Amino acid sequence: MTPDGALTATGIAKSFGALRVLDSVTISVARGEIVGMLGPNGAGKSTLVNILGGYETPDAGESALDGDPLGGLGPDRRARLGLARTFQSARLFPRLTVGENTALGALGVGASRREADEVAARVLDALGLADRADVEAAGLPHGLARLAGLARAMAAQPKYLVMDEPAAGLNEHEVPALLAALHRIRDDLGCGMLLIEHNVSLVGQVCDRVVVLSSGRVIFDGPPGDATRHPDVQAAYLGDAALGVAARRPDNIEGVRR
Ligand SMILES: Nc1ncnc2c1ncn2[C@@H]1O[C@H](COP(=O)(O)OP(=O)(O)OP(=O)(O)O)[C@@H](O)[C@H]1O
Repeated sequence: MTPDGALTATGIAKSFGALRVLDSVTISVARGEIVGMLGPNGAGKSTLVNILGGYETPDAGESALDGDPLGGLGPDRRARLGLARTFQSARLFPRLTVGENTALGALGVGASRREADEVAARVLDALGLADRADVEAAGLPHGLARLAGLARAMAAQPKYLVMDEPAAGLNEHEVPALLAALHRIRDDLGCGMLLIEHNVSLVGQVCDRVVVLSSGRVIFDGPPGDATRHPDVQAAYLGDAALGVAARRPDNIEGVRR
């Protein structure tokens, strides 16, 4: 897969009142690349992803998709340009079937009903969910609901997919299915992916590159294997541990100590 474009955020700054949450952050995700975003709690990860998705407006800086500026565009316009977003909860319509929820992803970017049904069938097949197509979303176990949320995002056939903690709440048996699905999506669509993830070992398994944010700044951008050895990353996570935050997220601190 030849990357022929990139999703970029350049010099992004954002404050909430007196709190400076992002301070001149620059990141990029190439087509076909899976980038993980790590960082202690409160580092600014969700805010950056919300800005990329058009859910928040930056105070300064620019985002662009394959060179097209995204400034001023809301989530729907960005989706039509090829930017899909998943959230920590799957946000499925509980009374619609998995197939109908998936088709909504395609309808949302302008597909006809027939096209949307065709795309949904292909996507569900690719993610191993074809046998659930007629099941009401309300009846899905958590892991399958997450996969169905990914299916809906994939049905929009995005150029870039931005995900907020896709593995949150999954058990050890569900995580491999998610990893396989992410690789499948990348291989099928050739899309770039940016995923916020606290689980360092999962980032190492799925990501080509990792960006670490701390206190609203990029403190590392490089191969996953090097991130946890970087002194700035170790210092950021130890500061987090000192506040007692990492204790709730054992993968954080295990990862940096390895
Ligand atoms: N809408 C808002 N209004 C005020 N403060 C906010 C708002 N959104 C986020 N913040 C604050 O901005 C800081 C960064 O939050 P953000 O959610 O981006 O961090 P994060 O790295 O995603 O953290 P976590 O890993 O805990 O989800 C936090 O101190 C948070 O309380």
